[in-house]
Amino acid sequence: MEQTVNMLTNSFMSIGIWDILDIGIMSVLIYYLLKLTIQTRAKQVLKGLGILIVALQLSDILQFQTLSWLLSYILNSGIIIIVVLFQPELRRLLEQLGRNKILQGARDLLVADTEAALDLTGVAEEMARALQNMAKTKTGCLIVVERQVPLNDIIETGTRIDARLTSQLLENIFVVNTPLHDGAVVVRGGRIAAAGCFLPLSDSDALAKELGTRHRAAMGISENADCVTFLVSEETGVISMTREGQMTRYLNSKTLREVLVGLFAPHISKVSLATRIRRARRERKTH
Ligand SMILES: Nc1ncnc2c1ncn2[C@@H]1O[C@H](COP(=O)(O)OP(=O)(O)OP(=O)(O)O)[C@@H](O)[C@H]1O
Repeated sequence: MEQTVNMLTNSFMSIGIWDILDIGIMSVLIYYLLKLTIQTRAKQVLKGLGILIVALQLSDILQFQTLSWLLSYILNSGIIIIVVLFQPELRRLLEQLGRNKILQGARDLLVADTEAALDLTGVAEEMARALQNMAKTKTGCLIVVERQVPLNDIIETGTRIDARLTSQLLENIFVVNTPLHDGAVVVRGGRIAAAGCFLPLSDSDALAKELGTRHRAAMGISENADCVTFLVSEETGVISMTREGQMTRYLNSKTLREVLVGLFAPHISKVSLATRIRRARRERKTH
């Protein structure tokens, strides 16, 4: 036991910078090889090779000599088989290497990530704009932003939309006397998933008496899931938000924007969503 521990410690101690580089380069190569195989028919070939290796091990254990000889013969010529079978993929890989496409691929990934973050910040801005515009015109609205807990059962009570979230579309949905204005909009992954959805009503005593069913519905869903819900009161134009069974009212434009950016693009927001909501609550108390 002690010997094994010593051996392992010695092995780790002898790892140098070149070994780390070597492992790094191999990992990148394997990653791209796997990526390439996933996109192509080579996936099946790899599976086949895997089965052959397992079969060889089994036939060795069971001492099937002829089968073992045949399988090891096939596998020993493995590199030639791989070159022949993967020829188109290998050619593509070498072409990409030649054109520096691999490095470009990594850059594209980074750019795509940044674009996605900017896109979600855009969603936050659009939603903030819509809520402020509806507050100005005292257009009642109710918007639920789904988080970890899926809201499929809520979405099913309404009309599926699955559209890019823009302030115009949101404002349009809540125009009085239009078919979808009654009920709630559900936002999933920065898109409008559905409108006209029915939310469970809260029976909490904590809600102010003057608040009606729109506010009760916003509270109800926040007691049942981890979503964040925003609403504008048709009577007062006040923007409120519910989360985890708590309501925060009188959100001003700055706080609203901050909360929404924290909600949609938390990785580019320096302050956590919880902190933003706490700030909003403090502001509300001093209101
Ligand atoms: N369970 C529910 N699920 C989704 N939306 C609901 C639900 N109950 C009511 N609403 C929405 O709330 C609207 C009625 O709001 P009501 O005036 O009763 O509430 P309120 O809290 O006083 O809001 P407001 O301040 O806007 O008047 C309905 O027309 C409907 O759009």
